[in-house]
Amino acid sequence: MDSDRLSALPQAFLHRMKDMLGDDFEPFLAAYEQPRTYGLRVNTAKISCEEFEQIVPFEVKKIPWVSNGYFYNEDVRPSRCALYQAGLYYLQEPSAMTPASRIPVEPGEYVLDMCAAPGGKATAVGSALKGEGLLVANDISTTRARALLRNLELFGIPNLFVSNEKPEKMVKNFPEFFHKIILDAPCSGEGMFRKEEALAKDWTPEKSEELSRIQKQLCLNAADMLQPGGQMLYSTCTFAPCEDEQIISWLLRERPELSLISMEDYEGFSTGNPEWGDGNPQLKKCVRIFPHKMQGEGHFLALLQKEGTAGPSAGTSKTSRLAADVRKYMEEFFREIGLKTLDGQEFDWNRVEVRADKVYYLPSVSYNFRGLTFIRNGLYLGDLKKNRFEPAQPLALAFRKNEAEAVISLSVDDPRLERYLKGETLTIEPEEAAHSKGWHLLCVEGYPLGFGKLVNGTLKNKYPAGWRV
Ligand SMILES: C[S@@+](CC[C@H](N)C(=O)[O-])C[C@H]1O[C@@H](n2cnc3c(N)ncnc32)[C@H](O)[C@@H]1O
Repeated sequence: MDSDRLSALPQAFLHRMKDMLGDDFEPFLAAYEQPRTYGLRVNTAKISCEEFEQIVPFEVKKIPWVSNGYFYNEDVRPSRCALYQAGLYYLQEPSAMTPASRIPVEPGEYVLDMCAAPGGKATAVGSALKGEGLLVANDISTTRARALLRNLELFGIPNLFVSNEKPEKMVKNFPEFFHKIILDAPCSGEGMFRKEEALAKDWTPEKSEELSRIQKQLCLNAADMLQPGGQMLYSTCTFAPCEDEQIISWLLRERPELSLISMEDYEGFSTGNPEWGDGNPQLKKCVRIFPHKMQGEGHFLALLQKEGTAGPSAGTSKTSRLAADVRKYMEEFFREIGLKTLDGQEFDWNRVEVRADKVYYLPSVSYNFRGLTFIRNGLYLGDLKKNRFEPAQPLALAFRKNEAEAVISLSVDDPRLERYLKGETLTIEPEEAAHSKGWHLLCVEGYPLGFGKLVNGTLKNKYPAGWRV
């Protein structure tokens, strides 16, 4: 047995787990002998799993309980692969993929991820929206919210509002607004002790109690922002009942219009335990993930539905008229790049908004964000410079395969990709480029990575400094 790992586990935690698990305690401990697993989740808004399997240059194996999840080996560095920089997958511990995979999100819905950074669940539900409806992704930490925005941009999610707010403040702006809400709560992280030993060192039972007070407040906020008929998914990566079943049983008492509903099952899942809550038999519909029962770290999930049926949707957003010269500069650029569609849809000029010479593409939905601190409203398209439009990196990543005509596509093993991602200029043969000069989208296997400008067989690199690897 890995005695280092075991000795890092707090005694009070082990005693409580022994009480909880009984005969299962020994197999649970034995799981600490096993190495952790590594996973990636395919961005199905950009690429199908079948095509991903054909082009991925390292070994992957399907995760049996997440339709677009794959295991990869510890010695692979998937973040160094250009497919990652094209936003084709997100690196995520396999169990952590489960919550977003168990809340059904349809294109056009309004979805909130309340504690979203760095984006493990928000990228998944944002991708499921397929550019329609609205994703509000929030995190209370400013630095973490910035990392969240970066991941959502990498995934090419255009219909987003990224805020940096206390959820209790958001309730006033979004009363009973969302069809789906993810509340992946801050928790004591007991389920991650195998993955991150530092978490075990900081653990105390008192912290769990304190977190449970925060979790209850967050649950009430989520319930009050949920539409009648809407669904919310509560998840933690801890085993502590006071952060899991006890939160849900408390919420069911506080908000009787909510009830637990079943999730798509998997043979490795365990049910929630009513005795760890208030005895409510509904708690069996919760899911627990234990590392000795399946190949992942510890998690808890509860899917709840609010009674009633949804009202009419909020309607479409109205923007101010776009200045004629701005439209002209943008059209010039779109003509040069050969824009066909953006994220699967016709480009809609009514959604373009200019703020301080920055151009954004707003979600098509209207919503009230007055008074909220936010770091992004819509897709950042580019900047207005003197008499021209300069495209931004998130625009490049919002293009799907074949949506622009002026492309240079290199194969995943082409060494020029690494040089492009470092900001270097590239030599391009005439037959590799769509046009002899001008703006091009540089792609890996057809999937956009970023912009460049072709001049006499040299691609001037427009991959922004802040994105380089
Ligand atoms: C478990 S992590 C979220 C992980 C994220 N859902 C993912 O899958 O990548 C919890 C997050 O909650 C944020 N947080 C903590 N307290 C919060 C609060 N009161 N309101 C909103 N976010 C909060 C933390 O900054 C942290 O990013």
